[in-house]
Amino acid sequence: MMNSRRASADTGDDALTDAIVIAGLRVRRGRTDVLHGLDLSIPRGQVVGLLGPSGCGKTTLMRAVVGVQKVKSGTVTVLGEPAGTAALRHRVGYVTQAASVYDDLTIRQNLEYFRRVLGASRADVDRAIAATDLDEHAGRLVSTLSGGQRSRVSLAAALLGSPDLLVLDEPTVGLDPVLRVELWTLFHRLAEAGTSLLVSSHVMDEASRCDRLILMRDGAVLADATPAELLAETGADDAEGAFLALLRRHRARHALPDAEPDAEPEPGTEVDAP
Ligand SMILES: Nc1ncnc2c1ncn2[C@@H]1O[C@H](COP(=O)(O)OP(=O)(O)OP(=O)(O)O)[C@@H](O)[C@H]1O
Repeated sequence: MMNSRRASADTGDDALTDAIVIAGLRVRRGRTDVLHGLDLSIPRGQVVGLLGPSGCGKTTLMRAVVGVQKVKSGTVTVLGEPAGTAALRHRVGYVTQAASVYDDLTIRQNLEYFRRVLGASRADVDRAIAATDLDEHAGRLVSTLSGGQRSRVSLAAALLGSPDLLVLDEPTVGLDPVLRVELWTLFHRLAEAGTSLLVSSHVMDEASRCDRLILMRDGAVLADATPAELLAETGADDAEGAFLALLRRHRARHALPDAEPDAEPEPGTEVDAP
C-alpha cells in the first residue's frame, strides 16, 4: 500500500495525535469477507476522503469507526478510545447515506429534538443551522425540502454538540455541483475550527477537495496520501489516473489479470469495478 504516513503510524503516539487508528481490522458481513486486515491512521483536524468503487467497503469501515459494526478481529481507536465506547457518544457525529431526519417536522423542530436527545445546548441549534446555511428554511417541513437541503439537515443534526470527529457517508451523492462545492467548503471550515472529518465518496473528482485521501479497493487500502503525493507517486494527472495506476500495480503485485479495456472514467462518474 502507498502510505506516506507509515513512519508516524509505527510510533506509539498515534492514539493521541490521530483521530482514528485502525490495526488489523477484519470484518465479515454475511458470507463476505469485506475488510481484510486494514491498518490505517487518520490525522486530526483534516478533511480525509475515503474513496473507492461501490462495494469496496467504505461504509463498512465507517460503521467500524463509529462502533456499530461487528468486527472479526483488529482494533479501531477513535480519539484515543476504543470505537463505540460511551465516552465517544457525544464526540463523534455520523451521517449515513439514508436521510436520518423526520419528514413531518420542520428543520428547527428536528434539530430541537436531536439537541434534547444529545443534551446539547439551545444555542447549538442556531449554530448548526447557520453552519449548514439553512437559516432561511429553518421553519420549513423537511418533506418540502430538496435532496440537497435534506442532506444538510442530516449534517446539521450531526453538528449538534460540536463533535470532534464527523464521519460522513457519501454526503454529496445526488447533489448538484454548486451544492457539492458548498458542502466541501463547509467541511474545510469545520476542519479549520479543529474538527476531524472522514468523508466517503465514489466520485473521484472529489478527491482533489480532500486534505488527504484513502483509496480503497476490494476491502483493502491501495493508498493513503495527500492528493499531491498521490499524483507525484503515480505520475498521473488526476485522481482517476492515480487510482488506475495503483490498481495496475496492485494487480501486478498480486498476479491478478489486468482489466480490459482500461478505460479512464469520466470525471464525476462512478469508478465501476472492472
Ligand atoms: N448487511 C450486509 N450483509 C451482507 N453483506 C453486506 C451487507 N452490507 C454490505 N455488504 C457487503 O459488504 C461489501 C461492502 O459494502 P459497503 O456498503 O461497505 O461498500 P461501499 O464501498 O460503502 O459501497 P457504496 O459506495 O455502494 O456505498 C459489499 O460486498 C456488500 O455487498
